[in-house]
Amino acid sequence: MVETGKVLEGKPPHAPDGHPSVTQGKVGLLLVNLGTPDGTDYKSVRRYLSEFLSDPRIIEVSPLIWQPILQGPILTFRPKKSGEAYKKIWTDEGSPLLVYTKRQAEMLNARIGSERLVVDFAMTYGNPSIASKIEALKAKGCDRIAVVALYPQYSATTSASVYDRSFDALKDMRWQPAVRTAAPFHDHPAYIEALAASVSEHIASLDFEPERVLMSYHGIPKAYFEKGDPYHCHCHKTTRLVSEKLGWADGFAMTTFQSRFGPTEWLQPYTDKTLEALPEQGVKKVVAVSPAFISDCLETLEEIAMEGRDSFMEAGGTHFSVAPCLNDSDRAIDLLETLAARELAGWI
Ligand SMILES: C=CC1=C(C)c2cc3[nH]c(cc4nc(cc5[nH]c(cc1n2)c(C)c5CCC(=O)O)C(CCC(=O)O)=C4C)c(C)c3C=C
Ligand SMILES: [Fe+2]
Ligand SMILES: [Fe+2]
Repeated sequence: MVETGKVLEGKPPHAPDGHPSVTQGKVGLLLVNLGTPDGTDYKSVRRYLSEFLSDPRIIEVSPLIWQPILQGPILTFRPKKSGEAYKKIWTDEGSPLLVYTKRQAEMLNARIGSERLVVDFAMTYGNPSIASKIEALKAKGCDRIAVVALYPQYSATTSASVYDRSFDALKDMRWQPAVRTAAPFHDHPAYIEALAASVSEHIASLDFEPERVLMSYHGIPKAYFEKGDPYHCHCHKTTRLVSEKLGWADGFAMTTFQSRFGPTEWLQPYTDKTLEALPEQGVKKVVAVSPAFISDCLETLEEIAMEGRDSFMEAGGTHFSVAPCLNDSDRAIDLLETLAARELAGWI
């Protein structure tokens, strides 16, 4: 029989004097996305990039070799360039990635939260950190916590870094909560359904018929794929399932990879090179979709919707539109509710 649990707050009944006050019996659901700088200024971006790019899951080079390069040329020049890019997408409420992730957690909590279940969010890098939110959930009485990385496709660079940091946070705790990690959802019917519906709705709203849909995923170094990271296959499966769902002809949707970093080869074909080449091949009307991102962020709003558009139009494209991510739509919250049910099974 499934244990239902009981919320207990304060001194347990029949406990001897001096027994510490305890709060227990609740379940936490922690939604985690990548993270973003606290501001667009040089210092904030530098602090964020330093934490992000020091993660051995992101850069698989010995720190003895990598740290001098990172702390030297990269963190001298990149924060200014990235800060300028962040300025173009920043909102009154802050970074879009943070704003949407916070709203997703609040909306999901309003829908499924209860005296027993608390939904919250954290960021892998920057604020609010995973450790601070695991501590906060524990303090609220959550002795079981399901951590859900908000990446549909699994990659060691992203999903594993979320779970590494979650387990790191437990190291200093005397009374650890039970912690669960979540399976990827690149092929989950609820995700495919939500993505397909949002893309087809976007296409129907346009005043042109796209000749191709570019499914542009964040890239990873090719070497990580060769060492066994399943991300590439997960991306291709998402594209195939969405194409099948929408009855698209073979080749109408293309899988490409964006956001290269550093001099090594990354997964191909590259989004930027593809956008530059398509007009010459006679493809002048394109819709871009970002299936690796649940929420709009720097990579969708600046790299694709601004930089990508400019290079496509300069190369001879005539029509270009970007489908928004699921963000804080009802579809996003429906999807999160389905994923929460899957990950909390047996606990709630
Ligand atoms: C080696 C470097 C990087 C790897 C590997 C990588 C993988 C990866 N990243 C995302 C999602 C996001 N990345 C974002 C920004 C971003 N990514 C890198 C580098 C790597 N990412 C950098 C240096 C940056 C910062 C911006 C910049 O300086 O260009 C973001 C946006 C964050 C925001 O604040 O909006 C997201 C989201 C995935 C899914 C992924 C591998 C699958
Ligand atoms: Fe990235
Ligand atoms: Fe980028």
